[in-house]
Amino acid sequence: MSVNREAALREISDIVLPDGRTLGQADIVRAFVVDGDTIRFVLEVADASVARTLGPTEAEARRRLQAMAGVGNVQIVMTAPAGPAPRPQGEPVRSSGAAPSLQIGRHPTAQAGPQPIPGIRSIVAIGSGKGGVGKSTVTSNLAVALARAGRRVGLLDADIYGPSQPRMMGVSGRPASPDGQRIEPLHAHGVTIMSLGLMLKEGESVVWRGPMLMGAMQQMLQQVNWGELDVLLIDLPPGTGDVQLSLCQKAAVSGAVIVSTPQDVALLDARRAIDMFNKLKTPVLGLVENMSSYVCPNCGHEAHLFGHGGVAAEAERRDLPFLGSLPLELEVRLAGDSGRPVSLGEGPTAQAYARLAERLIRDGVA
Ligand SMILES: Nc1ncnc2c1ncn2[C@@H]1O[C@H](COP(=O)(O)OP(=O)(O)OP(=O)(O)O)[C@@H](O)[C@H]1O
Repeated sequence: MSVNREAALREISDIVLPDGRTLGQADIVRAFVVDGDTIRFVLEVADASVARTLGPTEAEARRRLQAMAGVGNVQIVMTAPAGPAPRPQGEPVRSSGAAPSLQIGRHPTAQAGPQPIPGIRSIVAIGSGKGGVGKSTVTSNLAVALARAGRRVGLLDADIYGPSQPRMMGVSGRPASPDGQRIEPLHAHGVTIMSLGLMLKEGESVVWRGPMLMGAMQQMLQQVNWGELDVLLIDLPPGTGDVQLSLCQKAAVSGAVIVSTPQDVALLDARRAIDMFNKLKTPVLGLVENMSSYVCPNCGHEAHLFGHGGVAAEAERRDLPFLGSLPLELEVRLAGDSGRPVSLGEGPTAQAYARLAERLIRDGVA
């Protein structure tokens, strides 16, 4: 029997905090998720000193939830809003090609809350409800378009189940870690790049769940020498799983961009992704429609293979910004496969990406 989320929330809402209020009154429980026999949530507090006083509250919540029928595991993370960004640590260093001695995918270390990453002004997650809608393609092209617009851009490929950024951005080789502590990112087309895929051994399949995944995300965010960036784009795995949760708990994410194709089924999944970010209290910056129309390279006829305008209509329904449509074009796939994103060129698709980049810059998130 699966655990009822509302019943579980009720179970802890009258726990009394050191300041005399109950958990329910203080309204500090965030991202409360029941996943099989596991319950995960975040306790959001004003700062690290308050977090330290909440040890008994956390222990009592854990005790009560574990006493409920059907609950096996309770994961509680305390977070405090990130303070002002610390001073930048200087320019990123190029990879020397030496093999890192780091072990990726360790258990997470204790952390008070979403940590600022030194030198990174803004973090934008790129998500989708389902796979194959072009999320990774949009992320790589947007990264290049932002770099062409003069922004200092990082790209973290967190799509652990199918990391494709190394191929799309044309980078390979294991990133170096000369001191075994810090990881040197790679660089291409003006973008600083790191992919979990680059840290895995050839042919290694990933079966991380929960804590190991959280540890790996923490390492990618905090142990990579990102240098000074205006924006770090994060290519998420499709769907609504542990990586999304870890990211929003570990890093101060400015917002999420959702990529969808216009078909109804894709839109259904996109809605789930929007709901998940809402639950995680991560602002949804807007929706992008990929594979919006097809322009025949021979006759110039424009066809709407998957329908058209569905994503814009959905954005309007949800009162979210519609950030733009991107055409289905053979060149986009060929460019992605060759490691030179199409937004490096001058054609209509490159212009569409330049507009998307301008929009994010204008909105102050890139
Ligand atoms: N606008 C487009 N025109 C033509 N091909 C495209 C376009 N967008 C994406 N593709 C192609 O579709 C395929 C899937 O794209 P991509 O890998 O970016 O999707 P994804 O949503 O990141 O999928 P997953 O999360 O499953 O990896 C790729 O071969 C890519 O080149």
